[in-house]
Amino acid sequence: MTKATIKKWGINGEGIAYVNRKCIFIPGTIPQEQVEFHIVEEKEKYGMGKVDKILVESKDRRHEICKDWDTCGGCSLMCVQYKAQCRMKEEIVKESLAKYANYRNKIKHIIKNPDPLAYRNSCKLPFGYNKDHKLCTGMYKRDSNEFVKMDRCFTHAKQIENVRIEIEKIVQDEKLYDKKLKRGYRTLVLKEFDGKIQVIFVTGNNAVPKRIVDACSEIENVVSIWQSVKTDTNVEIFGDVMIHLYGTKCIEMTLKDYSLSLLPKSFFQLNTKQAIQMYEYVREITPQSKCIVEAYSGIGAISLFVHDKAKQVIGIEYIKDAVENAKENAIKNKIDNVSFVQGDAAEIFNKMNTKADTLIVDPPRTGLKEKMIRSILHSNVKTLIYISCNPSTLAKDLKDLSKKYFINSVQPFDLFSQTSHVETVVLLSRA
Ligand SMILES: C[S@@+](CC[C@H](N)C(=O)[O-])C[C@H]1O[C@@H](n2cnc3c(N)ncnc32)[C@H](O)[C@@H]1O
Repeated sequence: MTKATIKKWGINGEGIAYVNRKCIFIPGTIPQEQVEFHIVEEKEKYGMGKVDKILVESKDRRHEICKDWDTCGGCSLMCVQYKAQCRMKEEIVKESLAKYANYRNKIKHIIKNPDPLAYRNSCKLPFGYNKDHKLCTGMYKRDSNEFVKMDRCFTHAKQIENVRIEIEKIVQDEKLYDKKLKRGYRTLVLKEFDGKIQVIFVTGNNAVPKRIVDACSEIENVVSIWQSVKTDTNVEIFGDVMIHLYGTKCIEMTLKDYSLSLLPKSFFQLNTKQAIQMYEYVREITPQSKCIVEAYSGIGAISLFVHDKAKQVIGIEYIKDAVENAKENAIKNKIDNVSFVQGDAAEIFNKMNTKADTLIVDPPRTGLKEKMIRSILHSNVKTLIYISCNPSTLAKDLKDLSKKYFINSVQPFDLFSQTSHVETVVLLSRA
């Protein structure tokens, strides 16, 4: 066992200690704490540690909220006071931009989450068996395949938790997915908007019995039920076959002045209130333009928010259902200068890069593809707004973009309270 003082935050919310000048990442620890730990993994340049005892606690530590946070691993900052979580996120963005993009100017203070608990509008939980061999939802222990039943999640919206617990009662005698038989229940996905819930059972080749659909449809606030048949092992949450079982196909949401629809496979930000704040901010910093392209546009929310900032707005998204939603959302909101194209953002933007004077990108965690960066560098885009949920890939992409673009402002948003994730909006101009 080794004793050390935690010096700073790591990018995934672990504390960092230095032993013989080697950086050791120790999850569940906070800067300034003195800890006893042992090494679980040793690499040439760094190590991973497991804390055995906190000898001196940080004043930023808290204990009272979730008893399962350490087992679950979903909320690595649940043990940290909310104010300190926000400071940590600001620090992470600042450090990433300094380290990879050589950007050392001020970043703006993070826009805090008004509801740091009960904010998640969706959940994707594996099914498993509880101690009495009844089907239930839960999680896998951090870094393991061991299933643990979930009693209560403090970050899920209240309606999600209510519906999840009711569904557990209804399906308790059903069978868990069996890889050989390719039958049974795999995952429960719930989405909540405006208090209404969409339920999606991810299963093998078995049907979801009518009595189960009927009972679920009776649960208060459930407006839509789907089944997704998935028998492969890829990382996608849903299989190719989607069966609509009850209620409306889409779930509806109101985002400020807009009404939007969402099919199960379409992406939407998991914190609705903060998404609205972020979209309003993006609108605020978007200049009046001839043509705005929004790459990675999902169901088109940002395109709708900025529609009056340009003659023409074009969204690019590769999920077919999301593009279908985006097109309908534009029609439903009577916005006729916005259109959506289905396909790979890099491929499509490459063909239209001379048209856009403003580009908004909101890529997945992996960041922009090389082809997309090349295409941006060869474009006529004067203003680039980069929305990112991963400070590392953001900073690396900004370094590549710095050949032609300089950073005007960096605004972090807390969309994922209790976790180390942080959303950042960067405004860039062509040099
Ligand atoms: C972080 S989400 C942003 C969605 C949207 N801007 C919003 O705020 O709801 C990223 C989106 O990019 C889409 N996507 C991922 N890779 C893509 C690609 N290569 N080309 C186009 N869209 C892609 C995903 O399906 C997802 O809808």
